[in-house]
Amino acid sequence: MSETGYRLLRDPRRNRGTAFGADQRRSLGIEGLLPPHSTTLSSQVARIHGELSNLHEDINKYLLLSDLQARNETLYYATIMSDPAHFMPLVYTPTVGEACQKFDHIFRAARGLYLPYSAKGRLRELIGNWPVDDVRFIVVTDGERILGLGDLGVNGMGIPIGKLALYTACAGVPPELCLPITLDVGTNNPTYLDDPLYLGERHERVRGEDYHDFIEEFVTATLERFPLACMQWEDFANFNAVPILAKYRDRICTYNDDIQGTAAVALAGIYAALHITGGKLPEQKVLFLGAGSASTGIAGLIAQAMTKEGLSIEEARVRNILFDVNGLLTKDREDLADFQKPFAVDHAPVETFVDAIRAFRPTAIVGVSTVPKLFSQQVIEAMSEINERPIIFPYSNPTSRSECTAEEAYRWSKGQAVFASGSPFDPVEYEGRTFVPGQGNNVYIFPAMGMAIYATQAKRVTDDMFITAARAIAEQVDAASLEKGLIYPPQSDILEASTVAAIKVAEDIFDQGLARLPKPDDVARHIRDSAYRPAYRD
Ligand SMILES: O=C([O-])CC(=O)C(=O)O
Ligand SMILES: [Mg+2]
Repeated sequence: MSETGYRLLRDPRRNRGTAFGADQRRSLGIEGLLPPHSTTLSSQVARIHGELSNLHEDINKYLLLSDLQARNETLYYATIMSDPAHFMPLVYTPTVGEACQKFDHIFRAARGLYLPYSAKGRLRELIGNWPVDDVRFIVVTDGERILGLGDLGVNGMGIPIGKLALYTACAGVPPELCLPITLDVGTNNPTYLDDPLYLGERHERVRGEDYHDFIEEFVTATLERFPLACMQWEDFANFNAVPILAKYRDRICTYNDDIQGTAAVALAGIYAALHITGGKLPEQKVLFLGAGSASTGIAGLIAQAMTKEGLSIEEARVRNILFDVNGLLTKDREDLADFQKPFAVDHAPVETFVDAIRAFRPTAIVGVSTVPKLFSQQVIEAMSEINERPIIFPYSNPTSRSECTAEEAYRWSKGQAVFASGSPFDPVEYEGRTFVPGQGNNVYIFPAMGMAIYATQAKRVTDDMFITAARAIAEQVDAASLEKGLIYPPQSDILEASTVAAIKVAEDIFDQGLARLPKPDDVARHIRDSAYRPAYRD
């Protein structure tokens, strides 16, 4: 077969489909390979909207978009960015959760890197197979705690793919610099081990020293090939997520989105909620349901932010307390993991979450338990007795794991709750008012963080950067949104909200000497000029 422009049509980065003009078709040798009429990017976007409107199941919309991403990347991003509020739930939570659960049954095409444990000792070789030399952003999972869905093994790959799509769509990190990776260290999910269609290695999860040696080989080999890359850890089990972050955070450019991104989005939610409740940050008391790494991450960051407003760290810590299946995290409990111990308090044992609310009198409750329905009517009513405007954040994902629905929170609090959830809920009508629930999801943080890191070539990622991002997001919530109960910027504006946050974080990175690039005169201009835009380029 002689070489023609045909291959262009099979390269998602360069393909324009029917938007190749007549002259281009002639000069590139693709004349005759497409129907003759040339279209524009905007009419291609309209065609995709039309096709999607004929599909009724979200998972089928997900698949259509995923096929589009594999065919024409520009059109994929132009489509998502044409209406982010509509498309985010399709390429991200909740639909991505279902896509992961079915990943092996609906598998389409290669995307990203799979590094199996059986390749231990040869990871450098596998990483060498990635076709792009300049990688700046890596999202990596080992699939053990996918959203609130648990151990999905290699099927978890949908998450790094979906997160990276949002780094681009919500903040402009160039997609060609991004790399999704799944470390396949086995799975303890018996359904997958027995399923002939499962695509991962069939053994139990590797643990202990063998596991951490594998992570070390992965980090070393990856940074050897991609020295400017930031490594973002996603959806690892707590007992691995916490030590991995501790081990690498001062050594390389890295962060954990579930711990630090979620913490920052919660802090942003609290900052914005105070505009409604009228309180001050150091006066808040936050009770967490769940004591995993998301929980300790949020509690730790709020405490740190409180110290910036005058409290000592000890004073701040006891204003952020945790409750899990075994009750309140108290100092006399013997079942606590090392990462939980700093959050244990001196307190008599408390059995139920409602009792904990009565004893501790929190201004806010945050659900990070992955167990639906735990913010019961009793819980919401107890919060409403104590607070005129109780702050209620059921943050577990996807929607099926949310601790309560938006409708329940507004109804049980008689319209007084200041509400945000991890996965999206539709607006709620209550007694003639319309409430717009915010999505307290780390999507308000990680794309901005990624853009700031990429545009500064940051050497490290610090907690202060997350506090800066949280402030920047909260500052952008306007009075009209607060009026409707919305405490995050509207999702339709997420690109601008993330860009503003990225500018603030980038300023921090430059000023703290953490950038590998010299500080430009106009940081805002630099961020905006570095951002990807979905357009066909010559
Ligand atoms: O992916 C999301 O929607 C948020 C997140 O990181 C998680 O729940 O693990
Ligand atoms: Mg996650």
